[in-house]
Amino acid sequence: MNWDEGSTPATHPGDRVVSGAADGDDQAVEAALRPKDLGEFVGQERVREQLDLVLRAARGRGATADHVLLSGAPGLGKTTLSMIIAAEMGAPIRITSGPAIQHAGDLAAILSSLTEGEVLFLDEIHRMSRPAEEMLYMAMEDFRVDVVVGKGPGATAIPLELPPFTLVGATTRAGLLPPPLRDRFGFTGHMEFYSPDELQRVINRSARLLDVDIAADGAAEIAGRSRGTPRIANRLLRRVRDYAQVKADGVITGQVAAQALEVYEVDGRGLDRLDRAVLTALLKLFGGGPVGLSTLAVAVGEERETVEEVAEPFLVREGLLARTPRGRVATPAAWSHLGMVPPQQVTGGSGQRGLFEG
Ligand SMILES: Nc1ncnc2c1ncn2[C@@H]1O[C@H](COP(=O)(O)OP(=O)(O)OP(=O)(O)O)[C@@H](O)[C@H]1O
Repeated sequence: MNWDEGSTPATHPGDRVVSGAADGDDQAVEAALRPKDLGEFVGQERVREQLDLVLRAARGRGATADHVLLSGAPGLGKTTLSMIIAAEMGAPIRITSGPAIQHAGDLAAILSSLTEGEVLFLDEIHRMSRPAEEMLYMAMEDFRVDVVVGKGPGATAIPLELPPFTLVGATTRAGLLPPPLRDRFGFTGHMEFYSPDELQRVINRSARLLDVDIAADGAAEIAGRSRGTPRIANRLLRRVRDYAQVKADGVITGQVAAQALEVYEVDGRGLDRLDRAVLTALLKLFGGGPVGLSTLAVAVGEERETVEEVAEPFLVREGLLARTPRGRVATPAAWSHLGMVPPQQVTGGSGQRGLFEG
């Protein structure tokens, strides 16, 4: 995630119960809920199957596994999978992230302290500095780095041999990686959003581990509102558990889950207050659009970036909003989701359309 870059949105995604990004509360519980091996890891069949082959083959040869690149939205299980890779290889794991490596020296220090076969998990690999990235090329390919000592004309590069290691890189956007870096990964797994059935399995598994009593319709209700993301599913489960404990008899039924998530303003499709505010403004104030992003942002009292980066991706993915060259447009599904009827289309003239572009 790159929320610490550029302007700070008024609504920080970490504040939202439906954000894919981890908050402090998540981190404490997530360790306990992480699947420990590939068998326990729900969904992502293709990535799991391919990775299983890569790891088995490496184990069979007694070799270190190839470097692995995992791409996908926050909260889909990239960190979890990297830990599973280490566990399946019987290797230790070192965890760091692109933003933490600003100088090539930072990376050299980490690489030179790796032990043979160790897994290095580099989260947000697309945010590494350029010099560090270039050092990584050589480390990945030749298990060697050149450490530069001194400055100016007297500087000398001292080659340093590294033990074979497995780099697991994670990125939310594989397209942002320079091709020379992408090409050095032996295996690339693209993590998809989870189906409601898969999320239901994640929720049931977490409920068991947290000792929470949950009915099948309770798990289904939470799954349907979890935006295809296990981290959100686990977070909603915890919020619903609180509600069930305080307002009901502790058992999460479909009805209890629906009531609880209404309190947290997460609707039946997983939209929260911000998502609905954007859609409502688009429909009520601008007749469904097209309307410019800046105008829409002012109408909901949020920063442009917040609307564009926090609310819109999910609305677009859900087929509720379209980004067009003329501005943002609501789809028929948006009208029906908010229980509203679109105005009569104006035919034969410019009508209302385009009035609000900005
Ligand atoms: N396939 C899965 N099966 C069961 N639980 C999962 C699965 N994927 C993720 N989870 C749960 O979701 C939580 C978030 O997963 P994880 O931290 O691995 O996501 P991530 O993709 O690395 O996110 P980020 O990019 O924000 O670091 C974990 O606690 C884990 O328990």
